[in-house]
Parts: sequence; structure tokens; C-alpha cells
Amino acid sequence: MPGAARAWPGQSLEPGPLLEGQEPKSLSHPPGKLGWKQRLDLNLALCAAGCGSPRWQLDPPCHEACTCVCVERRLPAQTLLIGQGKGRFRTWLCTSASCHLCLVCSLLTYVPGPSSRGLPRSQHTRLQASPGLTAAPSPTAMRASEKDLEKAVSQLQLLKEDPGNAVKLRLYALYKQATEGPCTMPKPSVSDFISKAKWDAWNALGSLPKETARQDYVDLVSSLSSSSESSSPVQPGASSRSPGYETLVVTSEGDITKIMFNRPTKKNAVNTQMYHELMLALKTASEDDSILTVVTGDGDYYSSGNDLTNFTDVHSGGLEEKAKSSVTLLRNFVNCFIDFPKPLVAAVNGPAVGIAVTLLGLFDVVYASDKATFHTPFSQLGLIPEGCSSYTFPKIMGTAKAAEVLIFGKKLTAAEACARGLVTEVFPDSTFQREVWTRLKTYAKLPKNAMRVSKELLRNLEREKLHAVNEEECRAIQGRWMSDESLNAVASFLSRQESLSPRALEHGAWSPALESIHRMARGHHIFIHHYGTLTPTRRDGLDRPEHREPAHHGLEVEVLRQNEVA
Ligand SMILES: CCCC/C=C/CC(=O)SCCNC(=O)CCNC(=O)[C@H](O)C(C)(C)COP(=O)(O)OP(=O)(O)OC[C@H]1O[C@@H](n2cnc3c(N)ncnc32)[C@H](O)[C@@H]1OP(=O)(O)O
Repeated sequence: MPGAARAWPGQSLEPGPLLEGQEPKSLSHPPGKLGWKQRLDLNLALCAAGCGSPRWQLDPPCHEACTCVCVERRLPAQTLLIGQGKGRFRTWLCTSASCHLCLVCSLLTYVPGPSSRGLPRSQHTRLQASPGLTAAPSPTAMRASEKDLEKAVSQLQLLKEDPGNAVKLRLYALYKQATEGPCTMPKPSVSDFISKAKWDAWNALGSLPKETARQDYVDLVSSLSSSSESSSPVQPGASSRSPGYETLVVTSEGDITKIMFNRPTKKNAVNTQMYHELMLALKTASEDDSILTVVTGDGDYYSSGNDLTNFTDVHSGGLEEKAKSSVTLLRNFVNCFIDFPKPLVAAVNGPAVGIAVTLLGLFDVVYASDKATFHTPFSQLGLIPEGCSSYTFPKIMGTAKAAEVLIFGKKLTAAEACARGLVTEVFPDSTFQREVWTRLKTYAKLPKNAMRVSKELLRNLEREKLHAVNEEECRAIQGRWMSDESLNAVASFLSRQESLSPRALEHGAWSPALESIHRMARGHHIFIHHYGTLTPTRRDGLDRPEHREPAHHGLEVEVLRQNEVA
């Protein structure tokens, strides 16, 4: 990191109030070659140059070859994004591990690690080593081999959409780190912007182990592959209402980040895009200045869990590829909750189903409206528990009670969920919002760092175990998604509102639901039941029912593997 070695004659580095109480030595550093003090000085130099704050006036006021290094978001965003020095327009690439303010750098340099401020040195080391959000999976999750890396490289060529420069730089950096280790190249000249951006991205990974970089690369490509199958791209947001989210409304109210599911007409079912947006919102909230993060739902539902149409989006790789990429998505998604560093509160405004329930075991506090219900119909769907619930639920409510919920799908009322310890407190629906938000605003005034360290201590007791459980559940769920039991449950959900009569089918009125089922179940036989008669499909598509009664409405679809047909 060059600017670091540079002398800054006549500097007057008055840290000022933003840095008060800071203990530089115990901050978790982004990997890099600068010592803390150097980094701090450089940062202050840039701030003075960028925002012209008289407190940080430097001489010289600005330098062209600077690289912005932020001090944990204590600086105004504009000083990190763009610097205006001596009439010239300059963009700085932030190399801080934890800065999210620069829209470009957030994707380039994010290397998580909980702040260990204020802890004794013995714990300091452990905390720094603990896994962060998706970019730093748990040791149990690090399984990507060199072959996987090669595969990911080829997979990248197949992306339908350009992932954008920021992601490409991140991929470049991870690839170099995974194959060559830490950057030892001389820094390119500032006028060679592209080479410098690449160098900065690689250099920012510091001493990140090759294996971690390899895993991150594979995970990133995999998540790009699945998100390129979903619709629109996502942009990071900031303050009040964050822009760029479609399936969520993310707002900052005072010291509270509120993440609201925003698909009320679909009962806030979590589609692929929403998984990605939730990960992004959590990552952003974990790094911004907010103190608490609250997850809630818009409309009458909290969330109806996984969007059951996710699995109909099967492309050329077939169901198996779809199941694989979904596992990666699920693993990364759940990791975000395991590693979320701030107090995380769920305001369960209405019924919750599936993964929206299981994840509650990873929240710190769960408030529920008395209209909320908690339902995990995994067996009914041919599925198994996820979101670490196979571990958290028995721990929270005892094995016998957990089994009733997770194996038999017993739906709990809010009062029952509270009695079982899954919910912290239940409020009457009429006063739910007012009471919950009043309370949260009070909590948000408590000392931020104390709360954060308390959370860290509590989570660190379980972190490794939770990552291992997440891995195990993901391994098991992949097979389930490809099972007939699960395919049939999804097919049955999709066709339950099917209003086509067999007669309409006979006239070729294939419905979107049947098309989806057909896509999902490619390679399987699909039967359409009516009046107890099975009608085998043609190999190449859905067959038309042989028996029909104009008055009869409603279809039942059954998916069977070829060898079960005879
Ligand atoms: C990649 C990671 C995967 C992680 C895996 C997680 C596992 C799970 O989360 S399992 C749980 C899956 N969820 C469900 O099984 C719930 C399915 N939905 C329902 O049973 C019902 O919709 C409901 C009980 C939630 C609500 O019933 P209600 O009669 O009040 O309303 P509907 O008319 O059924 O729903 C309105 C509208 O919303 C659509 N919708 C609701 N939930 C889902 C969903 N989970 N997936 C897809 N679509 C859903 C429903 O189809 C309706 O849409 P249309 O108006 O277009 O028909």
C-alpha cells in the first residue's frame, strides 16, 4: 500500500471527536501491509484532502496517489466515495475491510471479522479468527478444491449477465489470492487506473489464506450463477430508505435498521432474489452505524418461507444443478444470520412458515403479534429442517417439543411459541407495532459497543457448532429437494389453485403451473390424476388426460421416477 510509506510534512493530525474512545490496537484490521497508525494517518490525510475539514487540515492537502483507507465508517461517506482536491475530480478505491460506504469497494474488499474492541488480547485473537459473513465461511464450510476452482472459472463463462466491474474485480482478486497467495507485485502507477484497481483489490485481501480465497471464489461464482437466473440486479443502499431493493424495504430509522419483507401479495415468500437482497441488507447493516437490526414483514404475513416456485426455475443443468446451487445459496444465507454481529430482532407481524420460522432460532430477540403462527411443515413437503433449527429448536424448547414441530409440523400459536421459548414476548396485534417500536427505540439508546460485545460473547459459544449444523443440514437437504416426496409436494402446491378442467387441458390450454411442474420434473414421468385415473405423460411433455368430465375442476399432479412407473 504505497501512500503509507509516503511522508506527510507538517501534518497536524488531530483525531477530533470522531475518533474519541477508539483503541486502535484492538481494532480488527483489514488485511494489508500498513500498520494501524500508518493507516489512520493516511486516512486522516485523505479526509482533509477530500472534505476539507479544517480540523484535519494537512500540508500538503492532497496527494494524487493516495488510496483511501477508512476508519470503520467514522468518516462521512463523501470523503470515502469521491475526493475533490485542488479542483480535480478523483475517485478513491477504499481498501478497508469493513467499509461499506463506497459502493464500489463494498464488493471488492469485504473481509469480515468482528470488532474485538475492548477485549483482552487472548480473546482478541480468537475473535479475529472467528468467521464473518459469507466471504469467510467456517472451517467446516471450506471444502472447495482446486478442481472446484477450475469448475467455477468455467462456470463464470456461462453467466448470462455481466456481473459488473466491482464483482469482476473481486473475482480477480480472489482468484489471484487463491492461486498465487498474497499480492507481492509492485503497485502500478495511479495513471494506470485498471491495473491499479486490480492491484488494490488483490492487495486488500492481505494474508487471506489461499483456501479461504478459493472457497470465496467458488461461492461467489455459484451465487452469481443462481442470481443470474433470477431477475434484477441489486445495489447496495444506505441511510433512510435504501435504494435498489425490490423484494425488501430497508430503512434506517435513528439507530435502527429495519429490513422488511416486501412481497405481501405472495405472503412474503422468499424467492431467489429476496435471499440475495437479504444477504446484502444484513451485510450492509452489519457494517453501518446502526445499533439494532430488525426484520419484519409487510402485510398480513411475516413470511410464508421459501418460495415454492424457486424450484421450477430449472435450467439446462437440470434439477441436480439447481439443487446444488440452492444449497450454496442456503448455506451462505444462513451463515449471514449466524455471523451477524449486532443485536438482531424479529418483529413477527403475522404467520411465519418454513425457513422464516427456523431462522428465528438465530435471532437474539423475537417479538410476535398474537396473530402470528409458526409452522414448519417440512415432512409434509418432503423436506427437513434448515436454518440450524435441528440444533437450535431442541436447545430452545427441548427435544420432545422440537420434534413435534420439526418432524410432525405442528403449527404453534404465538402464545405456544412463547411458552416454548422461541418467542420472547407476544403483543396484541392492535398495539404490536407501537409497543415493539417504542421498546426497540429505548434499547437502541443503550451503549452500542457493550451490546455488540455481549452478542459476540453469546454467539461465540455456539458459532462453530452452528456452522457445522448448517453444513450438515445443507448436505441433507440437497437430496431431499430431488426426492419424489418433495417434487410432489411442490407440484401439488403449484397445481392446487389450478382452475383448468380436464376439458380445457384437452384443448391444449396448458397452464403456467403445469409448465413449471414439467420443467422442474424433467426426466420424470408426470401423471395427471382425475377421478382416480392415472394418465401417463408422453416422454416429451405433458399428456392430455384421457378421462374427462366437463363439470369437474381441479387437477392433481404426481411426479414419479421412470423406474417407479411400471
Ligand atoms: C434456497 C433455500 C431454500 C430453503 C428452504 C426452506 C424450506 C421452507 O421454507 S418450507 C416452507 C415453504 N412454504 C410453504 O410451504 C407455504 C406455502 N404456502 C401456503 O401454504 C399458503 O400460500 C399460505 C398458507 C402461506 C397462505 O395461504 P392463503 O390461502 O392465505 O393465501 P394464498 O392464496 O395461498 O397465497 C397468496 C399468494 O401467495 C402465493 N404464495 C404464498 N406462499 C408461497 C410460497 N411459499 N411460495 C410461493 N408462492 C406462495 C400463493 O401462491 C398465492 O399466489 P397467487 O395469488 O399468485 O396464486
